[in-house]
Amino acid sequence: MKHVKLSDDIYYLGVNDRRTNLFENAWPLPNGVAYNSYLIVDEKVALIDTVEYGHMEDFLLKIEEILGQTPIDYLVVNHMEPDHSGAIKQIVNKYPDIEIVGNKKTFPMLEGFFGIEEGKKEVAEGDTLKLGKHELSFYMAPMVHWPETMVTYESTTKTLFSADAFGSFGTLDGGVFDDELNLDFYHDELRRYYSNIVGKYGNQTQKALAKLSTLEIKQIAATHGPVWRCHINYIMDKYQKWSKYEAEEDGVVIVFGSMYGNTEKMADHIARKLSEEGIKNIRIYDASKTHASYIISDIWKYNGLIIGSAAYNGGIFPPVGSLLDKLKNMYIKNRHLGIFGNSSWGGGGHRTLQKWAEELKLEPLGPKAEARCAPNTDDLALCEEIATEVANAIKNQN
Ligand SMILES: Cc1cc2nc3c(=O)[nH]c(=O)nc-3n(C[C@H](O)[C@H](O)[C@H](O)COP(=O)(O)O)c2cc1C
Repeated sequence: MKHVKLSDDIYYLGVNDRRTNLFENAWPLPNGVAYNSYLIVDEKVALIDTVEYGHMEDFLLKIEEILGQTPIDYLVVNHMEPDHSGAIKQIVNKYPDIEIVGNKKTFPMLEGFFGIEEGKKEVAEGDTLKLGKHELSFYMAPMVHWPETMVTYESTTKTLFSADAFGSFGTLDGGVFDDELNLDFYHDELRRYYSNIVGKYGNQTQKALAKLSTLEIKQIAATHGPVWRCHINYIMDKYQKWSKYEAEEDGVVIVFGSMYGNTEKMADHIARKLSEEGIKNIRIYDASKTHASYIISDIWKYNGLIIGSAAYNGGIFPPVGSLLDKLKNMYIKNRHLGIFGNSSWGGGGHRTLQKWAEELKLEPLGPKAEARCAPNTDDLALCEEIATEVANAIKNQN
């Protein structure tokens, strides 16, 4: 097996997972995912994070191929989520003298998940650890993506081991570095990863980015996806934008929830009017059909959002309700919003949408459009007004 290196002494130790269907048992993985770990071989040997439990055998074998009988001195735990901490126990069993480097929030989780209480080396903001010619320093990045998350900077090669930050869904099929891969494949998966996994923590991501801006970074080695060395500005810019809830492009995501097609008709009507108004990026999603992670990723991409739902048992159609809950949990903002609904008696869909928008301090544009049963010409005219107002808001923004 060839070993991939980030520098003379830093090895890439990632594994590809093409088998798991759902990341965190929640997010589809049609393109798989990579769990990345790294090994620094110096006077002292340091392992940065591990991999998911199911891939441990391969992982341990790779380490043995590189180190032979040389022990590992330090295991740096940037993030305790089990897709990265899954092999800690086996590493500790194999290298009993290893010191586990973490911060004060790491160790209760280490004990909680694995019952490990010994061999801890606690570090705090800015602390350093000399390995020989390589020196590591540690920076806390709470909630990017768990409270104990930290990042580790290696000063000789100026490599940032960034935990989940800058990570992506998608396996690494041959290429490992950004310049070895066709990044077109990763654009959407990077955004889908950020928006769904880290998206709720925009403020905390902003704080972490401010901290990182003081470091000279030549490589970013995340725990998922490509290692960044040629497109660092690209990925930093994306993270700046996404964590500020700024859209990437003009465009409108229309999401609808419909049992019998009447609400869908309203969605199509809105889309046509948007197109007549000159909006080119229009994506219509049926909330019952497309997994929310793809819809959310596109909501992060475009600056217009129009949501419509049929009424259902006094409330909103459940697949739309589930999406609204997720977006609320992520504090979605900075979108030109339109809402519409459909009902046959006391309503519920439109009402829920209105309340949701109020709670998020998003102001729906245009008139109230809530059809009774099949939308009539008046209902469709109201839908057109919503489309025009959203389109104008987008055009006026530029
Ligand atoms: C299970 C079920 C529950 C419903 N609950 C309500 C309701 O609480 N209030 C209401 O006004 N209409 C309710 N409706 C009616 C639909 O919202 C209404 O017929 C609407 O036009 C359906 O739009 P669609 O064709 O897009 O599915 C319900 C329909 C179904 C099938």
